[in-house]
Amino acid sequence: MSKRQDALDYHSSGRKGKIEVTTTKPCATSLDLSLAYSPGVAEPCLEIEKNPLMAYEYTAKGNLVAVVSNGTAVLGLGDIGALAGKPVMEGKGVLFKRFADVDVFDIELNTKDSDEIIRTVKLLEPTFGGINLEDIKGPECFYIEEELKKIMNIPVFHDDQHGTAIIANAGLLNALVLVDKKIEDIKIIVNGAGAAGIACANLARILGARPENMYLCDTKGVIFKGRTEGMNAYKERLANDTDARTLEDVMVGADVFFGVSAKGAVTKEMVASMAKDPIIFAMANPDPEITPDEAKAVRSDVIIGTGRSDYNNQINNVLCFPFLFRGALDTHASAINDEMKMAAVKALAALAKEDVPDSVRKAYSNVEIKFGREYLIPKPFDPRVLLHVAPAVAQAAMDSGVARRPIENMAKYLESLEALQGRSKEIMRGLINKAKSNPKRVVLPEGEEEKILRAAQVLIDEGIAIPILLGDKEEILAKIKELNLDLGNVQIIDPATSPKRGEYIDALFDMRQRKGITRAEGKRLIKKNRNYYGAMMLEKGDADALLSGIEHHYPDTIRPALEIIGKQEGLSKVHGMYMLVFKKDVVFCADTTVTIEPTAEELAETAILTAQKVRHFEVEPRVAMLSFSNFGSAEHPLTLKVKRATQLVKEWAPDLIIDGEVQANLALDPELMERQYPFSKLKGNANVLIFPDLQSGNISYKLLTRLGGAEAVGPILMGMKKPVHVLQRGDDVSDIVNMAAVAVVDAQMIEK
Ligand SMILES: NC(=O)C1=CN([C@@H]2O[C@H](COP(=O)(O)OP(=O)(O)OC[C@H]3O[C@@H](n4cnc5c(N)ncnc54)[C@H](OP(=O)(O)O)[C@@H]3O)[C@@H](O)[C@H]2O)C=CC1
Ligand SMILES: CC(=O)C(=O)O
Ligand SMILES: [Mg+2]
Repeated sequence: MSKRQDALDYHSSGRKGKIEVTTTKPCATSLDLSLAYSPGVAEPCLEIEKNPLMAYEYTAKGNLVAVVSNGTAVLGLGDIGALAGKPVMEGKGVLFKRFADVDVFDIELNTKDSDEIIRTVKLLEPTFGGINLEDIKGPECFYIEEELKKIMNIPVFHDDQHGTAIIANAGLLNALVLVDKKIEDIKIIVNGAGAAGIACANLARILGARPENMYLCDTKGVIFKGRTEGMNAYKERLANDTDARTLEDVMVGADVFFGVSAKGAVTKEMVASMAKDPIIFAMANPDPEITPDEAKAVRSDVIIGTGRSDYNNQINNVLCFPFLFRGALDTHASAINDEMKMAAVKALAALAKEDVPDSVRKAYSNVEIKFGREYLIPKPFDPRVLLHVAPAVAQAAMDSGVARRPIENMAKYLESLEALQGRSKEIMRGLINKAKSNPKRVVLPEGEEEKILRAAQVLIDEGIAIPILLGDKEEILAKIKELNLDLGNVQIIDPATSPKRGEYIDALFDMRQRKGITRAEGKRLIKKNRNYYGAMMLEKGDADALLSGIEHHYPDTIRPALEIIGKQEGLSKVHGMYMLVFKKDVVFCADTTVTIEPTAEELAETAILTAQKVRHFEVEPRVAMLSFSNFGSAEHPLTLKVKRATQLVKEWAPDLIIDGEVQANLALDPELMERQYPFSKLKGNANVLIFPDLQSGNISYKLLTRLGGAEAVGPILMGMKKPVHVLQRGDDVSDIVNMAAVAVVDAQMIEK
C-alpha cells in the first residue's frame, strides 16, 4: 500500500479523525447524574462565580489548551484553509496528549481577518488554560499573538514562532559545541521570514548571534536595508546592510542554515559553498529545503537536521510545545515569557548530552543514540523530555513572577510528572524513594556488561544503591570509559585475585563438602563463577543484596544463591512473583516462576509472602485465590486444593484481605462479587492474584503482557534468606534499576 494510502487509512479507519472526548467522572447511576448535572453542578458554578480561580479546581480549564488556526500556513503546504488544516490541528492535540497529558480542543477559524481572530480567541478565555496558535502565517501571526498576549490572562503561544525557535536554537547550541564554533562568530542564514523564520532569528540574536552576521531571505531573496518589495516591520528589524541579493550569494561561507521556507529551496551547490562543518536545519514540512542524503553527497562534514521523524536530528516543535505548556499549566502561569522559553532551550540542549535510556533506544529500533552529529537533540519519544523541560519551565515561570500557583515541592512535582507517564513509574518511584532513604550494597556479578554499568550509573546518581561490580578490573574500567560514564570510586572486585577468595573457598567447602563439592571444585567456583562469589559476599555480609542474570540462564544464576544463601527458615520453598502494570491498574501475580505443582500449604505460603512483598510497594494487598470455581461451585480435587489453601491463609494471616477459590473475572469485578457473594472478604477488586499452579500463573502473566499491554516488573523472588534477584535476559537498564530498588528495600526489611 502506498504511503499516501496508509496516511489516509490511518485517519479514516474506525472512529473518524484522531481525537474524541472522554469523561473523567462516573455517570452510571441517578446519584452520579444529580452530581454531574442538575442539581449538584450548581455548587461548583456558584464557587466559581465567587472566585474565578476556582475554575481551575472544579473544571477542566487548567489542563485544556485551544489549538487555534485559520489554516493560512499549514506546515509548508501554505494557505490551504481552516478546514483543510484540521488534521494538523487534531495532530497537535494528539501530541499534546501523548507527550504531556494536556487536553486539547482544536479550533479552526474560517477567517483571515486578524482582528476577528483576536476577538474570537479572547472570547474563548473562560474555557481554556492556554492558547496555542498554530499555522497562522506571518506577518499577521505576530500582530495576533502580540495583541492576544496584551488582553488575555492565560498563556498565548504561537507554536510555529517560538516552538520552532526553541528547538532550532537548542540544536544550534549543541551543534556548535561539536564543531567548536562560537555563536558570536558564525554566519547564519535564515531562509523564510514568516512566523518561524523571524522567531528563529530573534532567538539566535538573544543567544549571542550578531545581527551583522545574520541574513534573512524570503521569496524575493535577501532582506536588505532599504528593500521595499514584500517587506513588513518584522523583516525590517532584521534587515542586513548588505549588497548580497540572493540566497546563493549569502550561502557562500555560511556556518549555519535555518530553513523554514519550502521544499527544495536549497541546492547542492549552495551547500558546497558553505564554511567548514556546515550546520543545516532544513525544517520545512513535510519536505525539507534539502534532504540529508543530498547534503551529505556534497559535504561529508555537514551536520544536518530536518523537521521529519524519518531522519536523524528531528528539529521539530513537537519537542517543545507539549512540555512547555505542561510547565505553564502546572503553575497556572498567566503568560509564557522569554525566561520560560530560554529555560526550555537550555533544558533540551542539556538533556541531549546525557546518557540515553534503553527504552528510548528500543523506541528507535535499538540504534545507538549518543550525543554527536547524528543526535543533537533528544528524541520526542524520550520520556525524560517531559521530566526535564516541564520543571525547568515551571521554575522559570515562578522565578519570573508569572506563576499564579507556585510549585512548592519540585521533587513531588517531578514524581507527579512521572505518574503521568504511567502507574508503574508512580509505584516504582515510591519503592525507589524507600530505597534511597537507606541505600544498600548490591553486588552485580556481571560487572562488565554495558546495561549493568549504565544501571550502576543510575543507582549511584540517584542514590538508590551502592553497586559493587564483579569482573576484570581493567576491562570494567575500559568499558566505563568507552561508555562515557562516571561511576566515581565504585568498588570493583575481581574474584580471581580478591584477597577474600581464600576465606570464601573455605566457607563454600564447609557448606557443600557433604553435597559433592571438593575443595578444588570450590576453588574453581569461587574464582571463576561470579554468581558463587557474589552469593558468598552476601552470605558473609560483604554485600547486602545480589542481582544477576542479564547474561545467564535462570538456573545458573539461582543455583549458587540457593546453595549458599538458601531459603528462609520455616518456608517450604522460594516463590516468584511479577508486578504487572496497566495504564490504570497494577496487579501482582504469583507464583509465576518457581513451583510447578504446589500443595495447598505451598500455595498458602505463596499468598502470604506475596502480600508481604506487595506492602513494600506501599500497596495494601487484596488477595484472590484463583481457580475455575467460585466458592464451591465446581467440586474437583484442583478446586478443593485452592479452597484449602485459602482456609490456611485465613488461619495463618487472619488480618489479610483474601478470599477464594474464585474465578478471575469475579476477583476483578467488585460489583458482581457484592451482588452474588456478599459474604466474601474480598471487597474491591483483587490486586494480588494467586494462581493454582505454575502453568496457569506463567501463561496468564505472559498473556497479560502480550495481549493486555501490561508492563512486567520481575521476577521478584520471595523467601530467600537474603535478598537475591534474578534478572532476565533482555532486561533494560530501567528493569535492572527497578530490581536493584526491590533488592535494597528487601535488605532494609531484613535489617529491621
Ligand atoms: N520543523 C518545525 O518544527 C517547523 C517547520 N516549519 C516550516 O517552516 C515553513 C514556514 O512556516 P511558517 O513560518 O509558519 O510560514 P509563514 O507563511 O509564516 O512563512 C513562510 C515564509 O517562507 C518564505 N518562503 C516561502 N517559500 C520560500 C522559498 N522558496 N524561498 C524562500 N523563502 C520562502 C515566505 O516568503 P515571503 O515572506 O516572501 O512570502 C515567508 O517568509 C513551513 O514549511 C513549515 O512547515 C514551521 C514551523 C515549525
Ligand atoms: C511543525 C510545524 O508546526 C509546522 O511545520 O508547521
Ligand atoms: Mg505549525
